[in-house]
Amino acid sequence: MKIVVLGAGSWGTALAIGAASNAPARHRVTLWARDAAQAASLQAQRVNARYLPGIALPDSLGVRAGPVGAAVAGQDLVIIATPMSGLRDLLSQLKTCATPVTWLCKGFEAARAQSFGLLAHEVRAQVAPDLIAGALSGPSFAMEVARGQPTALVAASEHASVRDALVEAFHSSALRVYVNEDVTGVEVGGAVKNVLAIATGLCDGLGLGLNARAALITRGLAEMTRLGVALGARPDTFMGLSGLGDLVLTATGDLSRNRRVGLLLAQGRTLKQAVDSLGHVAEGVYCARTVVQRAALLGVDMPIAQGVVALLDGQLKPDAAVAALMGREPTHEQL
Ligand SMILES: NC(=O)c1ccc[n+]([C@@H]2O[C@H](COP(=O)([O-])OP(=O)(O)OC[C@H]3O[C@@H](n4cnc5c(N)ncnc54)[C@H](O)[C@@H]3O)[C@@H](O)[C@H]2O)c1
Ligand SMILES: O=P(O)(O)OC[C@H](O)CO
Repeated sequence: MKIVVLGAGSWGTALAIGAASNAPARHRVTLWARDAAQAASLQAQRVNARYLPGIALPDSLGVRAGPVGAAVAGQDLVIIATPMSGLRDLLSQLKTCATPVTWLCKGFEAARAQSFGLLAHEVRAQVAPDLIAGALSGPSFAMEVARGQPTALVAASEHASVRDALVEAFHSSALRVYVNEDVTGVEVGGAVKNVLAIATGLCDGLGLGLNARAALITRGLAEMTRLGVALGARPDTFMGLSGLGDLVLTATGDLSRNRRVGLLLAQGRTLKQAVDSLGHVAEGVYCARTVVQRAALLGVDMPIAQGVVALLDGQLKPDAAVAALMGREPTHEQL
């Protein structure tokens, strides 16, 4: 296959490396960067020093910049590898594209005038309704994928052609790709786990213990499921890779940028200090408020996500947020 990956951050670069080098397929892959200087540096050094240090780009991996239209021409699959903040712009440039398109971003878009924050497929419905598209998600740290360590992903789309293209593109000796038609469920899992990982990072940074972390993950899964079902998702999706799987990975794995934000806040850093020190996107910081707003509009209770928002907004200190969660009325465990 001919595959173009739009966005040369850590995840786009890792997946481009995987598709170009994993047996058996070894596809013809091009990594597109919006910045011509970054593309030139990738080409010259054959390593993405800022986003994926120490990992060589395979010789067969092409690198380019320039107009998006030229980059996607003649390709069999287009992968959008930007954060949520870049999705709308790229989708609008791709709206007449006949090739299957897939986004990797996990979050809700920031609220815009006259619209609350949207999931990726909702953005697509607004700006590129005719696109044949879907999402690729699941528990996957870029560095592990770039090193060829075994990873399982979920290809989610209502279009069989997109699901099939993603399996053909990425299913390999190192990547196992499952398919799912529940795009809403897969996207809600990928977005909400980032918010919950901030909470578990904070919990661990404060030394609250393993019992507390297990409770946060389990009750966080309940919150995620409630919101997803209210948005039309299937409940069983949240027991899969893009739900429970990605929540466990991100909430407990120190490679997670979202978890690191929580750990840094627990050390007394400000949110700005925490975000600046990452140098990479931590989507949970940007979508936590939207998660809570959309839950409120639907009458869905999300106390952990609300606590994260109160912390990020500086309305609560960590100990007060913990006290607020522990002080809630006793309730039934059912979702
Ligand atoms: N890194 C991971 O392990 C990982 C794994 C799975 C999913 N994701 C998700 O993938 C998305 C991208 O994450 P990342 O880790 O690659 O981020 P990153 O911070 O490492 O890199 C983001 C890249 O996108 C580029 N970019 C930003 N806005 C753009 C725009 N408008 N047009 C073109 N390029 C733009 C940046 O220049 C940068 O190269 C996020 O939503 C993240 O949640 C990341
Ligand atoms: O580093 P994070 O927190 O953005 O998480 C990366 C991936 O989404 C894990 O699946």
